Amino acid sequence: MWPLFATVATATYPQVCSPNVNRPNRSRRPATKQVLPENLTLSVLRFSHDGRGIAQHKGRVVMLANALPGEQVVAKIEKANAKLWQGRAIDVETASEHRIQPVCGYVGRCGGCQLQHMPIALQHELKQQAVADHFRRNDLTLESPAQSLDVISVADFGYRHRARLHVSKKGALGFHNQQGNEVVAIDGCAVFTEALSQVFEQVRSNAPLVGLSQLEIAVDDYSNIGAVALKGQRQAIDAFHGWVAEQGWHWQQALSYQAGQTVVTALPGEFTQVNRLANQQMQQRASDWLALSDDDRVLDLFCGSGNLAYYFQQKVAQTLGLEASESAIRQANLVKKPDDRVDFAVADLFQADVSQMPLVQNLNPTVAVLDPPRAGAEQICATINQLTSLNKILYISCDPATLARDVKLLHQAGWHLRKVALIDMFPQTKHIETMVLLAKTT
Ligand SMILES: C[S@@+](CC[C@H](N)C(=O)[O-])C[C@H]1O[C@@H](n2cnc3c(N)ncnc32)[C@H](O)[C@@H]1O
Repeated sequence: MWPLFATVATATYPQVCSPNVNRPNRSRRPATKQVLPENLTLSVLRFSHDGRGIAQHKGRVVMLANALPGEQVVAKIEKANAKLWQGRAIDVETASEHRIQPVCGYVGRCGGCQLQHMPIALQHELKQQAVADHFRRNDLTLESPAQSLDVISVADFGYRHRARLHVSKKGALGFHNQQGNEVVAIDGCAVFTEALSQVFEQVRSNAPLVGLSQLEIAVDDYSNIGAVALKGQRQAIDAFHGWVAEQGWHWQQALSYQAGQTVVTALPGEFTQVNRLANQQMQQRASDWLALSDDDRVLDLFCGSGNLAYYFQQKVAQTLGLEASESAIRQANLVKKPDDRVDFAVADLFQADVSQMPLVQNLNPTVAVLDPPRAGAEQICATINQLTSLNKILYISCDPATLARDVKLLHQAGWHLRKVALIDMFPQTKHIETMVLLAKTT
């Protein structure tokens, strides 16, 4: 058994992909230079939910990257307030038996991977326990031990087909550092697929990058290459896209991805599941759990460009996908064939009362699929019982804290938690993807 988690609620999850997150007001006080403590030797007591080690120093909680429970480390403190210090282990005096050598030489500087110093089995256990802990805090339990939290895992490295990268002022390509305030130039990344690594190398070595600050590269399921500049000076963006077009790559044309028997499309820079193999496993497991029949009518909320809606539509009577991105809905509609039993519409699901939408009322869904951004789907869960024919809910989440909050709401509304799985969509990183199945109490 691995060391237990902290019971202090210190870990928070950034809510970056929601357009609707309430951000705290930034203080207008002038910045005072923070005086940070000297390096300290500390004993690491347990894990936080994001895989950092937790130590104590004179009554303060100290959260440390690159530190495992049971270790004695030299800690550099990088952020400090009265109750909480945060930093990293810069030297390990007594190593845990579980510590491994990271594969990548940028670990510690690059902000991409936080967990490379631990084996994948420990990463899974850490994430399982984080989910279980959020559920426990919300008084949620599975109904039988057989419904334990299993792990859908595919490849530990080389899994990412799409990456959003930063560009330094001098035109070096890389990821942000752990603090998010500097670009760490890299010459490769261990979590990229082979094909994405080749694209990365070509962009890094040959593309005009000075004047850009952010770009995205991707390789789709049919080996088409996408590259799009997301932020930077106008001239630099145009020059980059000119170069991309010369390579015969896509920046305005859509990329193609398999979703069951349909090829769905997404423009470069738009949301697609980054781990294609894990996505396939997720689609398959979701379909097995839902045991869909041709009596079912599926409401796919936060549907993107149809990754799940198209996967399910052939098994059921009708599917409706709702999503805020007009562009994603345009792409979803573009690939629709005359005999497809699926419709799509644009909807801001943080604002709309789904149950009052005529399209939803006409569908009269029996199954709801929710795959929201990190902010979760609180309002939908609070009103979902107005969809009176619903009997199953599949909820896919990238934040176990909002998932547990929403499942608690559903539980209070008479829904029972039937299955939970961790989908290891982002190995080596702190990110946690979870899928749950709920059924209505009869
Ligand atoms: C985790 S992705 C899931 C996409 C899709 N289910 C898939 O598998 O590709 C979350 C989706 O929620 C969408 N989204 C974000 N905020 C939204 C909102 N307020 N209303 C509706 N959709 C939203 C995003 O555009 C994104 O496509």
